[in-house]
Amino acid sequence: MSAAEEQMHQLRSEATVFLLREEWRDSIHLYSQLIDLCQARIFNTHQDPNPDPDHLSKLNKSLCIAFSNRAEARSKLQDFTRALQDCDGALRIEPTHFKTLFCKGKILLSLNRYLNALDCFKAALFDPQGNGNLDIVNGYLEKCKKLEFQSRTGSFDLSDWVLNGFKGMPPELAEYVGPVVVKRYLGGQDSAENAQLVMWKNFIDKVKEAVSKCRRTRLLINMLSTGEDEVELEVPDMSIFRPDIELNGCSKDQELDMDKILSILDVNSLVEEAVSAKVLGKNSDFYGVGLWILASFINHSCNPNTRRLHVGDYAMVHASRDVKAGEEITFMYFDTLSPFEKRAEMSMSWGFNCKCSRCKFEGAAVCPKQELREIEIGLEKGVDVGGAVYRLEEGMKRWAVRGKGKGYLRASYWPAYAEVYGSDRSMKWWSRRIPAMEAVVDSVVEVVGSEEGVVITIFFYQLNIILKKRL
Ligand SMILES: C[S@@+](CC[C@H](N)C(=O)[O-])C[C@H]1O[C@@H](n2cnc3c(N)ncnc32)[C@H](O)[C@@H]1O
Repeated sequence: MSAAEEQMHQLRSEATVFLLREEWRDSIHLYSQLIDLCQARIFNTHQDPNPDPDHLSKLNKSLCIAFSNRAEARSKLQDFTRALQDCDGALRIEPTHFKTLFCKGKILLSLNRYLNALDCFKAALFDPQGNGNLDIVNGYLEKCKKLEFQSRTGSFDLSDWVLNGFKGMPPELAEYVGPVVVKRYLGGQDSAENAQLVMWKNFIDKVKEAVSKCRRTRLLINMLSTGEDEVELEVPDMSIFRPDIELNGCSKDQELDMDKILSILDVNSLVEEAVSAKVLGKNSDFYGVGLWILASFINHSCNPNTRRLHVGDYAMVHASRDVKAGEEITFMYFDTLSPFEKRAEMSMSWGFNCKCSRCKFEGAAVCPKQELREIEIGLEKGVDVGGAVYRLEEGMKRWAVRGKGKGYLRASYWPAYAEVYGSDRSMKWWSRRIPAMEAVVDSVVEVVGSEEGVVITIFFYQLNIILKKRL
């Protein structure tokens, strides 16, 4: 081996080691030396009146690989312009060089040059080396086609991701420059959303009709809150809701304007959700909206004492825990088995800032927010729920949380408790360190009443015990 060949061999192996170690800068440095050397030797060979074709071909092959590898290293450092120049250097020598075409395709894709990338991936498939990588190249080809279509038409369909609750990675989108048409997608599950809009419109029309036809309805609806200046509103006498009571003497006998009706419906309409429908044995897709005037006077509380159940056209409000004489009747507008911050968000989306006793307690400085937040973050990240429950229980001892306060916090983190009590594995490890389920359930029920989320956990817990005894 000549000295020049020796040097090339040395450079090639060292550069490859750097490339494999992903030490991009060092590998670029050595490949640059190798490229210079190759080019000088090719130049010299061309000066030879009788060049050795084998020798020339070997040199060209080395040069092509060196360009290709330097392109890869440069692309990793996002130096796309020079990486593309290297790709072109390699492809001038070997126009179907698989590795280079693949690398160039990926660079062009990163630069949103979908059609050019598509050409590279298509050409790469013709190289015999591409055979072992067919699936990967085809994957890129499909991606390019999809993105190219989006970039040309501006047509983005996010429905799968949205309907999946924004879970997982967001879909990859193309760069689109141009006007767009936003259309409602009718079909699949989206038609359910459309059906809800139609349902809401029908509902408004019905209320309008009822208000225009019936003076009594008009008077009663007029008493409802629009969400503003509530302190000014009078608390009506219960007797006015009795169907047999004449409302002649009422002073608010005025026409309602549509804007006010819409505000009232916005604040007071109740949605008949799957929970109540399931209780009635209907299928879980059932969904309805309505205005129940008397129930509309009931405020929300995260420490509610009643539950709402829909039976046909009726909304039944029944006690979900003991109610003291004179205690305000409340039910929940949203899920109360969630942490304070989450509930604050839900309350804000309802257009108010919840002032219930539980929110006041949890919003006060008694429980260090940072520590609770850490527990929440841990739970979101999937830490051992038993550990999170244990941390909360120990925290409550340190913060001197007693009585109802314990129920408030346990209700806020109930899903974690439910998971521990529902798992034999967790209970084996944690049962001696956390309170017994019965005590926790009692304190939570005292706060949120017989809430489905709690009842279901108790049911399965008891069922598990019965089944174990039988085995
Ligand atoms: C369906 S109305 C309830 C009855 C209303 N408070 C009234 O006097 O007619 C809903 C409105 O009551 C108020 N509200 C209900 N629960 C609340 C709570 N926990 N904290 C603060 N405001 C509440 C909000 O203004 C909300 O928009």
